[in-house]
Amino acid sequence: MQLTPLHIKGGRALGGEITVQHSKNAALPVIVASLLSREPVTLHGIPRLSDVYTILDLMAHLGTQHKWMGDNSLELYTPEIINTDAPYALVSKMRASFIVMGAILARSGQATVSMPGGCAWGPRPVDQHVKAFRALGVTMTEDGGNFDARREGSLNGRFTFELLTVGGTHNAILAAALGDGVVVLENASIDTDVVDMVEFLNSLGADITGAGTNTITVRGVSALRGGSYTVIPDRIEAGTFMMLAAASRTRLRVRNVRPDQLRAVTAKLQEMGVQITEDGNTLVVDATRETVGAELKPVNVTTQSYPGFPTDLQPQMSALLATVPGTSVVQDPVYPDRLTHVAELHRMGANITVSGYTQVIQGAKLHSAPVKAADLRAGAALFIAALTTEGETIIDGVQYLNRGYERLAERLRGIGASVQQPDLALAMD
Ligand SMILES: CC(=O)N[C@H]1[C@@H](OP(=O)(O)OP(=O)(O)OC[C@H]2O[C@@H](n3ccc(=O)[nH]c3=O)[C@H](O)[C@@H]2O)O[C@H](CO)[C@@H](O)[C@@H]1O
Ligand SMILES: C=C(OP(=O)(O)O)C(=O)O
Repeated sequence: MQLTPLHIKGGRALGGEITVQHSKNAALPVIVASLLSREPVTLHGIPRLSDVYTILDLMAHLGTQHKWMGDNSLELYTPEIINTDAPYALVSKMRASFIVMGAILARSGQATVSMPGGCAWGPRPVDQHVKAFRALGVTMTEDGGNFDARREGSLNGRFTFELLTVGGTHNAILAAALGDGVVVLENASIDTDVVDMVEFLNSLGADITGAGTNTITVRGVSALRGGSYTVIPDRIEAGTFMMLAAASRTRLRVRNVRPDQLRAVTAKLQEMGVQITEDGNTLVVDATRETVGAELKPVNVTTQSYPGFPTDLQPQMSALLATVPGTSVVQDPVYPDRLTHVAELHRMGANITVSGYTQVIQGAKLHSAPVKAADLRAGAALFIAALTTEGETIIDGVQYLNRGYERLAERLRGIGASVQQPDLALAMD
């Protein structure tokens, strides 16, 4: 969908409080995991995002009926899987949808899912998902851009991931959760989004232990019951707003956060001189000149899987550091090509030199310019940068922001920003 660009007038004093949505990247696997139950499931804390609508379209094809119960609660009911395929038109919109393979396989014994392909910043391989399935007894074939997965009986055995993969861990857990086998996953992701999906599945009667450690054991059960579950707050959105506070040298109360899930981000901002205090599930982020002094300090940042500094906050951190005097170095080995924000930040006066996955950033005063987001977090980097400038920045590519930030324009206006974009109200259903 082509949306009208976002118009941001920077330079206004921001402040006050902003409430973080619940997590996109935890909600999507929890929604998919509901496929494992034949009974109704009610989920709370589901952000109204285009990615959520995309996964619901895909699940409607598979046989899920859904009903919104108020703004952020969703009832899902999949009495039968009516199709066992996930076609390209739906999977290509969102790579995260590849994890439906595990869920369809668990319920139906066979699944055909289109290969997810690349994205704006480069390849997003699924070789570990495929290796895990094969090691656990699934027959995998590849034909015409599709993967076909078939199992005789239940998944069984042990698989050691060659690298930490969030989606690969989700997929293998989903595939093994029903039946009478026992699956042990080693070098599994300890990401918050894996833990959230496992807690949800266990609340429906699954038998999964070790989530949050590198060894996860999944004992199949014959069926899952219905139930209700609330998804965790969005740590990536929280981090985005923390970086916005720092870049605009303001004080923000960022509400609905899990401070324990943001330690790497908090530590890096504190190293820059930002004062961060915890108040229950609120973080008070103070980067005002009275508190911090004239300038923030440059830092070096390297992304890692959780609990390290997240790749999903790398573009936003780069935008922040582009405003901080001195030399900072940002490296993203998790997604070495995740650099679509750089050329756009150059248009706003940023001084960033790229070599491989390393950005060397010399702080500068940014100015407004017409820019274009080519992916979600690049869009976030651009709105952070725009809010630090004096003029009006027009950001195109708003459909990417709609993937990850609910009612963004309205919430930014709530902290004093001048943001115009009717399409970001997301009046979808
Ligand atoms: C919807 C969702 O939750 N997306 C998040 C999820 O994506 P996603 O689950 O796709 O990311 P992974 O954790 O799988 O990827 C981590 C690394 O492993 C590599 N890899 C992954 C799978 C595989 O089979 N082979 C392989 O080589 C990837 O290229 C990447 O370098 O985690 C990423 C890393 O935290 C985040 O940036 C995404 O926002
Ligand atoms: C990259 C992201 O999502 P996805 O994995 O769905 O592309 C993200 O949330 O920043």
